[in-house]
Amino acid sequence: VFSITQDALVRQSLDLVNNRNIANQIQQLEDYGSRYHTTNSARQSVVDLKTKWEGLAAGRSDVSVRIVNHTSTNMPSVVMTITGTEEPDEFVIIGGHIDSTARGGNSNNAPGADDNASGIATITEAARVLFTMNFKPKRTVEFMAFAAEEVGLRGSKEIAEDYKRRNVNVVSYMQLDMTNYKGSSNDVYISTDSYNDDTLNDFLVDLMQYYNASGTHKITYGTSQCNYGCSDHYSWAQQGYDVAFPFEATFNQSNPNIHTTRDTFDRSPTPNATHAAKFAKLALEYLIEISNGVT
Ligand SMILES: N[C@H](Cc1ccc(I)cc1)C(=O)NO
Ligand SMILES: [Zn+2]
Ligand SMILES: [Zn+2]
Repeated sequence: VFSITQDALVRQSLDLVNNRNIANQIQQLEDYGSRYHTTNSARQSVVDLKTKWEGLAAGRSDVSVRIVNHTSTNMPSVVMTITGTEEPDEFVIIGGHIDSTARGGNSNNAPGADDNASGIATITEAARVLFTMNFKPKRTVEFMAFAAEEVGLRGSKEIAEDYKRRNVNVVSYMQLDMTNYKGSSNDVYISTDSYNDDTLNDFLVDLMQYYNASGTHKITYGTSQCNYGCSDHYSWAQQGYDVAFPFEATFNQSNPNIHTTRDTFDRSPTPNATHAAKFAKLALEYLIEISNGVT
């Protein structure tokens, strides 16, 4: 069962989150013009993210970054692994999709700022903070940026199936897909669809009550349901792993611009990615507590 044991490290990490980094990366990803899975710019965005993640991990011999090629799409995914010091065969994973789409098959104008540059920028900032702290997890931690989510969760489906086939012990999986559009009264909405794990969801609530009840790092929360396999965490749930999906708003108040040419950073009501920064903090609490709270 999950417990809160890493106060000092978590509180240090929360102070290091910088929303400006997230904002800059959302804009960078939007600037590819399209990350639709059939485009060269989508492939380029994945290769560039690998380079960026390698730069963050510079000097860390316990870190590796790999491109994962797929059969169901020409777009690759990218995975960064921080090998655990004590339980390296136990994996704590966080991910999101890096592809974008725009209705009407406008595959050359799919900015995808909120869906899902925001999620990729959020997990990248969490990684940057961990490396700044020289954090060395007891369990293995992985960051994943998936291809082709918008056309049927294809990248995450292939990777989750491979992990199951290899009997990888995934302790938990967290999805970040759309983190920067504050459409509802609370900040974070925990998805309570049946395929999400209640114990993991309860732990996320415990984390926010313990670390984010008030002050600079305050995060308010609610629950929401998408009522279908609405993002990559579903691929992991289908393999029997425990998953959670903290989301930007309630289903009917989420970003109305997604899947259109209007999904741009300048249309976000939260300038400077202050909404996404809250998800980076929750991500750090999740990663540090579960990867280091080994009993
Ligand atoms: N369907 C998802 C967006 C999405 C996810 C969850 C909820 I609640 C509402 C909307 C998507 O487009 N992912 O790329
Ligand atoms: Zn989408
Ligand atoms: Zn998405």
